[in-house]
Amino acid sequence: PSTSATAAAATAPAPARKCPSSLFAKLGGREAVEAAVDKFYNKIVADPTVSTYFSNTDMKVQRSKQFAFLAYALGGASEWKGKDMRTAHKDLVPHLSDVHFQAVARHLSDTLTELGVPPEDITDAMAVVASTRTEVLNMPQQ
Ligand code: HEM
Repeated sequence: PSTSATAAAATAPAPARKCPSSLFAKLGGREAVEAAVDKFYNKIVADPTVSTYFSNTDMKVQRSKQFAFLAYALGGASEWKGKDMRTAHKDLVPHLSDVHFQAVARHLSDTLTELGVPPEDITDAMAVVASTRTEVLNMPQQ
């Protein structure tokens, strides 16, 4: 009986929950992603292309929101309770363009590289970031 139970478990479909195999877990989980978010915003506030957008922002709060969003987007949390990406960025002035999006994406990619994340995991994480582009830039839905 125990052997057939083992066989059944081995052939059962993977559970729907994302935790163990998620990209969030692969990147090192909470501590690693918190460290990445911290370093990422140090780059953002030092880059005049994007820093002005955050001149009235409490960056401690922003770090915590970005951590929560990334935990969700990378499969480490089941929900994100903040704003959707279209709403969060629609009123920024001047209106966001690819110049801003690429700068932010580059800072995240550089951060992950500096933290020693394997290139294939960086590629996967950047695909998740790229998937937010239409909404962040408030482009028409395809
Ligand atoms: C690359 C993908 C991006 C992601 C995933 C992202 C994610 C987020 C998240 C999770 C929030 C918080 C939303 C809330 O309050 O519930 C936010 C707010 C914000 N984002 Fe982004 N963002 C991205 C790109 C950008 C870019 C390119 C800029 C401008 C250079 C930008 C500027 C801002 C600003 C100014 C806020 C509001 C800060 C405040 O509340 O004072 N974001 N973003």
